[in-house]
Amino acid sequence: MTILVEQALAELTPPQASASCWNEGSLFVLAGPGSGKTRVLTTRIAKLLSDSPDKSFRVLALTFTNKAADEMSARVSVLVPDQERRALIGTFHSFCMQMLQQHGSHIGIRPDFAIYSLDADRQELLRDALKQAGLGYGDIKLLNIIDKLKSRLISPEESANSFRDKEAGSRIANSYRAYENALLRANALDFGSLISAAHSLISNNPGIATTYRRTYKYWLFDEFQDTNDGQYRLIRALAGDSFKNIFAVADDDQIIYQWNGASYQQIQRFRADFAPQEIQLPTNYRCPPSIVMAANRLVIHNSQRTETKLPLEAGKKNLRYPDGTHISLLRFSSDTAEAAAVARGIKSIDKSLWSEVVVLARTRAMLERIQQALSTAGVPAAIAQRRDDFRSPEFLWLSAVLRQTLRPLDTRALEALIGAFNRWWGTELQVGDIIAAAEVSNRSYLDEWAAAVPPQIDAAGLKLAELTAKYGKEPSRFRHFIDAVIQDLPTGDESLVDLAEDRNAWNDLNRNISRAIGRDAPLEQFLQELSIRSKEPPPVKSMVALMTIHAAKGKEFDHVFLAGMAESILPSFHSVKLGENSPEMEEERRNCFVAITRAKEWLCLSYADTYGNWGKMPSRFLTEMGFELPQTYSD
Ligand SMILES: Nc1ncnc2c1ncn2[C@@H]1O[C@H](COP(=O)(O)OP(=O)(O)OP(=O)(O)O)[C@@H](O)[C@H]1O
Repeated sequence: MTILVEQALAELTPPQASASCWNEGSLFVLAGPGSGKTRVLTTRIAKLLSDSPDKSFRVLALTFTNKAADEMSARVSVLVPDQERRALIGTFHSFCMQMLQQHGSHIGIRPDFAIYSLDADRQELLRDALKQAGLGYGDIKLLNIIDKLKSRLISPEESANSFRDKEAGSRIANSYRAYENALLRANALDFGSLISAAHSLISNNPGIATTYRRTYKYWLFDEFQDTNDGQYRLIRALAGDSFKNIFAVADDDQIIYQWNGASYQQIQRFRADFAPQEIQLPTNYRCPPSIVMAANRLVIHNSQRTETKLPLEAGKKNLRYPDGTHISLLRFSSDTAEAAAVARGIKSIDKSLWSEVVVLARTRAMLERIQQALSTAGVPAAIAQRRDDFRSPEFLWLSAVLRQTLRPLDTRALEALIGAFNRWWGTELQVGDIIAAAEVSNRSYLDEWAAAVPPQIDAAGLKLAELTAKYGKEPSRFRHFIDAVIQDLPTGDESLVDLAEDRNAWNDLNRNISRAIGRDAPLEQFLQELSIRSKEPPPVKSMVALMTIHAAKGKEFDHVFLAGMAESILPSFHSVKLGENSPEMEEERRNCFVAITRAKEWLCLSYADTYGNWGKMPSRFLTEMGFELPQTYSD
């Protein structure tokens, strides 16, 4: 073992260390919030690799967000710099993407497949597919239904039987089939089909699963509670009947993706299928004791959890604030008063600490109201949210040109390219004209577009057209093209907010993609990685973050404001309607549990008597956590 790994192990507590030193066989680590799951996982990966420097086996570690995977990989590369290449650390989707790049041809998927990550593109594909198949397009929710079916690995052929209404079932099955055929014709996959295609590949080619088991001797899963049915069945199919070296870390009190198929059942299935040993990590090193106590009181009201689960223990030392001051509960007369007070509260915190402050709420609408109040108070704040695409015409154009370079006949990429360029340079080029001209001249769409850029536009715009014509025929030199474009983009103009954000996002993406696939990877792989990653810029210092609870999962902040602690908000209207004993109410309770356990130093809970002029009762979770409700307003 190297000194760095020894040091990392020495920093762990005995239960954390015994999880990290786990060797063969399956282990289930049931760990509460702030219990050091990330440290345990990264130390275990590093230890497995550093203990076997002359071995060739690899380690597979999957988590749910690219950000978490990037952080884990960065940490592993510090601990075992010369062994890092033996670890595949990624998301379920990136792992399946790599599997399909290598073996997809067995099921008719070429390795340069496109990934449709934008709903707008998928809707368009669906609409075209239905038109071609002579099917009507009436149901706006059709894509959602298809996604749900795919997440349960239900094929178009099997799907009709999933509906009680036979006529609706057969209509949906036909539409689903048309959509899948259209994806196949375009050699494209959407997020759902990354998992379902990987599952079908493994199921139909058991030899591939055997190769994976031989190559990847140890598998680790972070946030295992978030796996849905399809993902679990993929793991099951990959493991076969004999593979047991699975190390799953989970918290059944942090399942907040029930709507996406995550469920306590997946944990139970894992226990039944792999008979793992279990280790619990109940000590919370993140939150002050009063928050830990509130979290314990809250979550015992749920029944869908491990019966023998130990309550959280407070393990944090060095608290910044004195005992009895770590939680505030405030009541307001209206949502407007609540938003204004949150903004005032944040303004009173030293500016240098704003990047350590977060405002959490159950809904985006509430965050928007508070963002408005913060802006009125002169506090810069941004709502953190996954971005499926860039926002500036510059980066929209760049990524569309890259797609067009790889797929010269892709009309969707051409539309995006022309739309972005027109917006950027004020030109009025038309997609139809370029396609028509290309049909006559036999030149590529890219060449035709570059030739059509009017000579009277700014010299910088013409230079882009020239660069495009030059590099468009050479996908292998795409890195040169990117560098040439980016170095000429304007900098320092504060009015170009989208461009500045996209540039930051691009730098981050470029670094992380290069780390994941190397700088020499071909354009198709670069674009696949780009498609599955969020284009959200990294957080800016001195800015307050606003997040939905879902977006805050896995994160921690010094100061947490949790607004909207009212019935029909948290818990949601839907769960209140379904009642106290519904799974939906349990999920809402877990949402509240996740939210409060993000706080490292201080938690401010608030509610108002009215939201949008509707009277609301204080959230039942406040009483469950043991708080006395304030009799007066803090307006
Ligand atoms: N043994 C330890 N001693 C002191 N601090 C620790 C220890 N282990 C973890 N921590 C700290 O506790 C905090 C939580 O750790 P981490 O982010 O790994 O939690 P987590 O288990 O992934 O939580 P969550 O489920 O909420 O995402 C971090 O600030 C980390 O540095």
